[in-house]
Amino acid sequence: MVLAEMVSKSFGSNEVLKSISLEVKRGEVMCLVGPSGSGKSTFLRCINHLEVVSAGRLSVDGDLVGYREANGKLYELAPREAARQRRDIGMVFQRFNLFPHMTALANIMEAPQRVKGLPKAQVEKSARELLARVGLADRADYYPAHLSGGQQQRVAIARALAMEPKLMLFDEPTSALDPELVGEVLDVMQGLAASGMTMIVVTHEMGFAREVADSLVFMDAGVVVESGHPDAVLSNPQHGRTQAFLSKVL
Ligand SMILES: Nc1ncnc2c1ncn2[C@@H]1O[C@H](COP(=O)(O)OP(=O)(O)OP(=O)(O)O)[C@@H](O)[C@H]1O
Repeated sequence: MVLAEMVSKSFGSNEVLKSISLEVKRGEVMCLVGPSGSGKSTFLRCINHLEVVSAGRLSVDGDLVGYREANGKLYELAPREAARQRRDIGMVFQRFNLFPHMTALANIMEAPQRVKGLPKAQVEKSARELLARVGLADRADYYPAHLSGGQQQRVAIARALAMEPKLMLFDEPTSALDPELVGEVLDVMQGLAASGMTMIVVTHEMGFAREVADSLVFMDAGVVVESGHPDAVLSNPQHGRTQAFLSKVL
């Protein structure tokens, strides 16, 4: 589903991703961990067409991200095509980024109505089902300011799901939450994984990685230092840099 082959990304002379190669198969969950500044968000942003890779090949479900190929050459994707591909990818951020002037229900309905132009009644029915799925059926008419951080993040997940994505990206989805609210968001994510969603999750929640992820990738300074099954990486890290990082978060 997501295939990165020798992907690099530079901002000016700062090479933030250095020849990243990895694969996430359909229905798999990959957790991406590493110190601040190691390039995790940049990698997600490349997948989600928010940045264009500087070198290498990145593809989602067979479509090259950032480029198209013709006559053996690569051409940058037209914005329209990039936008079309982006619709299949849901992204959840650390800060929930809900529209503050809209209710939970309206937040979820906004994109399907605006982008897909579906009839309101149909969109509302699906949005209410999604609210129920994230355990917030009774909060449809609440504005974000009247929801807890955990509830706002669950609405943000429902909002991303409303576009029926093939892939979900999570960038530290629980880092801004009070500790007692982390579990409710991780539970929703675990349910999503169990439903077969392909997910890449940047997180420091190693319990979630161990329980839910199919693979764990440790990145440092733009390089994949170590990757493998979460149990193996967490129980028996092979590299000093991984050991040093894990000793701080475990
Ligand atoms: N648009 C940009 N322009 C210039 N430099 C950038 C840009 N975006 C990211 N960087 C740099 O890329 C490096 C990696 O940042 P990135 O946010 O990807 O790391 P991260 O591992 O997600 O860190 P964190 O856990 O703190 O979010 C940092 O040095 C950052 O300053």
